[in-house]
Amino acid sequence: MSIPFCYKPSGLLLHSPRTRSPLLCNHSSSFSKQEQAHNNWTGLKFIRGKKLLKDLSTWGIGGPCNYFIQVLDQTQLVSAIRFCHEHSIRFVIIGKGSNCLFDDFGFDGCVILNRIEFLEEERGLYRVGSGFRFNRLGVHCSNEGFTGLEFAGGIPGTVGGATYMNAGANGQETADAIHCVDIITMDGRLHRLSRTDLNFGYRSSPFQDMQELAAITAVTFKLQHSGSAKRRQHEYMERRRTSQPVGEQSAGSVFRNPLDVGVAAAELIEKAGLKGFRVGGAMVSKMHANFFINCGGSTSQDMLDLLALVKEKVDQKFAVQLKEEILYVHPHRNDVKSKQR
Ligand SMILES: NC(=O)C1=CN([C@@H]2O[C@H](COP(=O)(O)OP(=O)(O)OC[C@H]3O[C@@H](n4cnc5c(N)ncnc54)[C@H](OP(=O)(O)O)[C@@H]3O)[C@@H](O)[C@H]2O)C=CC1
Ligand SMILES: C=C(O[C@H]1[C@H](O)[C@@H](CO)O[C@H](OP(=O)(O)OP(=O)(O)OC[C@H]2O[C@@H](n3ccc(=O)[nH]c3=O)[C@H](O)[C@@H]2O)[C@@H]1NC(C)=O)C(=O)O
Repeated sequence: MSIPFCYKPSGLLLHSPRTRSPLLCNHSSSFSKQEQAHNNWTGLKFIRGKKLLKDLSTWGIGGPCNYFIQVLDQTQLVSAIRFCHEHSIRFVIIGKGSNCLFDDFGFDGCVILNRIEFLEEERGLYRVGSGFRFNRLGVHCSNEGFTGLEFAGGIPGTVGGATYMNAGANGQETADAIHCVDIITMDGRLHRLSRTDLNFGYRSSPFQDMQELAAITAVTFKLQHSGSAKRRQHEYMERRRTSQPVGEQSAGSVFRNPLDVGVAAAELIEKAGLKGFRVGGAMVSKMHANFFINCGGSTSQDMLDLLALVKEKVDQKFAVQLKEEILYVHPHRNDVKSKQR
C-alpha cells in the first residue's frame, strides 16, 4: 500500500510535542474508579497512574502518566491506539525516551511504550520493527559489512524515534538509508510510504507534521556492501565516547545546530561561557556544551529554565536564536509555549 501524495514538512516546531488527540470518538472513559491501578482491554494491560515517566526517559525526569501500556507487536499497537480513540485519551508513542523532556506533573493521557522489535533481512534490505534499538541495528549492519547506518552505533533511541527525528551523526542521516516506512494512521489503517515520497531535512521528517499519523510501525533500510563499515562504526563510537558525556543522564543534543550561521550550537554555548552552568539539578555539560545533564534531582522546571537561560544568553551575545531538538511533552495541553519562558 502507498499513500498517493507527498508529505511536505513545513516550519518545524521540534520543541512542540505531537501529543495525538483521538479524532473519531468523543465519549468519556469507561473507567469509573480513578484509583483503579490496572485495566485489561482486549487482552492489553494498562497501568493507571503509577508509571513514572522518569523511568522511561534517558534524562530521568518526569512524573506519573495517567495510562501506560507497552506494546510488543503491531496488533497490540493498533489495539492500544483504538483504546485511546474509544476513550478519548490523548497519547504519545515513545521509544527509549532519549529525546523527550517529560514534566514533573507527568502526562494526563496514555504513554505507549513501543517494543516492536523484529528484524528481517535479505541481501542488504533490513526491515525492522520501530521499537528496535537503533544502536543495535547500526552495530549489526556494520558488522555484516553493510554501510549506511554506522553512525547509529551509540545512539540511544529506537528505529521509530530515529526516523521521526531523522537522527544523524558523522555526516550520515537516517533518511539516507531508508527504503520505505510502514505507518498506522489515526483511522487505524496501515500504509507503506516509499522513501521517494518522503521529504526529510536536517533533524526533520514529514512525520513531525503528519496530522493523520498514529505511529511508525516498521522501517526498511536499503544498505550497500562495504568492507570498511565495521571499522568506521568503531571509529564513530570512539569519537562519541571521547567527545560526549556518554554515561550521564542526558537527552543528547538539546539544540539543533543553526545551519544558516555555520557555527555549532555547542560552540556558541561554550563561547557564551556557559559550560558547567547550573540551574538546580540541571547543568550544561562540561564535556560537550550542547548536552544538558541531570546531575541528580533535576526537576523539569530546572531543565526548562536552563534551556531558556542558555537561549537568552546566546541570543544576547551572538544574536542567534537556538531551536530545541528535544521534545517537551506538556502534561495537559498540546500547546507548550505557555510553559516555556
Ligand atoms: N545523535 C545522537 O547522538 C542522539 C540522537 N538521539 C535521537 O533522538 C531520537 C529519539 O529516539 P527515541 O528515544 O526512540 O524517541 P523518544 O522515545 O524520545 O520519542 C521522541 C518522540 O518521537 C516520536 N516517536 C518515537 N517513536 C515513534 C514511533 N514509532 N512512531 C511515531 N512517532 C514516534 C514521538 O513524537 P510525538 O509524541 O511528537 O509523536 C516521541 O514523543 C532518535 O532520533 C535518536 O536517534 C537521541 C540522543 C542522542
Ligand atoms: C548528539 C546528537 O547528535 C550529534 C552527533 O552525535 C554529533 C556527531 O556527529 O554531531 C552533532 O553534534 P555537534 O554538532 O555538537 O558535533 P561535534 O562534532 O561534537 O561539535 C561540533 C563543533 O562544536 C565544537 N564544540 C563542541 C562541544 C563543545 O562543548 N564545544 C565546542 O565548541 C566542536 O569543536 C566542533 O567544532 C549532532 N548534534 C546535532 C544537534 O546535530 C543528537 O542529535 O542528539
